[in-house]
Amino acid sequence: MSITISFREIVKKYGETTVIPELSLQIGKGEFFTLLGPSGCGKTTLLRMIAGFNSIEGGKLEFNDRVMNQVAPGKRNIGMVFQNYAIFPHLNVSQNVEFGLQNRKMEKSERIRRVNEILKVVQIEQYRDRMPKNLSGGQQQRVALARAIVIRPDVLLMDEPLSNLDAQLRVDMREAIKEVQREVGITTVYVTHDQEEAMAVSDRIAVMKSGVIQHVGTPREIYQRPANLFVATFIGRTNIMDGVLSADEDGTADLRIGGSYSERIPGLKLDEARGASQHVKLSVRPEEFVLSDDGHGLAGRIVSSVFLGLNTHLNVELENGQQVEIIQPSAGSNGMEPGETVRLKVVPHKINVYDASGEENFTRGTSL
Ligand SMILES: Nc1ncnc2c1ncn2[C@@H]1O[C@H](COP(=O)(O)OP(=O)(O)OP(=O)(O)O)[C@@H](O)[C@H]1O
Repeated sequence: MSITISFREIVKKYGETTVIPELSLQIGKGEFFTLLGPSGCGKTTLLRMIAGFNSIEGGKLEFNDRVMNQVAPGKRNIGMVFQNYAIFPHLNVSQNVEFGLQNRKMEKSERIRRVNEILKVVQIEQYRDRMPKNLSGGQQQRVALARAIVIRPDVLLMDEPLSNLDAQLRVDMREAIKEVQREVGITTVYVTHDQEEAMAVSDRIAVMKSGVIQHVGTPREIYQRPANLFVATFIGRTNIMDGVLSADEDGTADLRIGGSYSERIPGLKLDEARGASQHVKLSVRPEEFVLSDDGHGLAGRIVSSVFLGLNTHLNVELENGQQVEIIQPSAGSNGMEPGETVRLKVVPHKINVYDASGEENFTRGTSL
């Protein structure tokens, strides 16, 4: 059975140091939910709280409506997969997978049925009699995954499960993990510091910094409307620029970038408090610039141009000396050579506009 997980004003302290201050979060039934953030932000700490390996110093952790704070790890019905596969070297593949069922007083025939079923799901049936030392890293990780889900856990926890694998295998395995999770439908909490991996596998992602959740959303929401500048720069590549925001006669936001270029931001209305012109920070993704041919836009000079097949990556120096990174479809950027001057525009509805501190996204909620 799949469950919801709720953190209600959860606090984690190590001695006098608070590493998670009053965090609230709901993870839905059957959801693939990822905790993402830089090293030391508290991802593993939260995961260990779900598993019951960490004490909780304040607030409540609930599985459905049941408070779990004091429930022993062995009584939580959790499956876990970690970075070091932790499979038994002296047991073959099917024995490894069966191991978790042996403590569960289950008939041998039922155990074999379940093991066979799971080996099929993770696609390692053909290796059932092999010893772990004769398996590749990816195959070993499939065994670990099979062992975690064969017990039919309520929750599947994974902490950087792919970080020991080489780059291509990571990509293959993340697809496999996503498929298996979809098939078995277990509420899954996944920890990684790799934003691309998080985007590839997750239904929703929580981006964390210093024990505080910065943004919870789908991969698309987090990429397209990051809650603050930290999230904008942590997820994907972006250019941070200065701008001045003011209101038109009808209250629509007018954004000035550089001396003579401005755009109206559709859907962004400024109330009186915000209407006076103010300095803002902008996040513009490399693919959100448009090379303009009408003589308007930000003036710049191409510093470098790298043809990468489908796309061409340009570095352009603006008049104020800032260099911005631009990605254009190669088909439209023939002849863009270093030294050439260009005019750049931004796509007004795609740009993200933040207050000067970078904490508040004025464009959040406007349509894309
Ligand atoms: N047993 C402990 N005693 C004291 N402080 C700890 C302990 N475990 C973790 N911390 C601190 O808690 C904070 C969060 O650590 P945590 O391991 O959860 O981070 P993380 O986001 O998982 O990092 P990483 O990606 O490096 O694994 C860090 O500042 C860490 O130093």
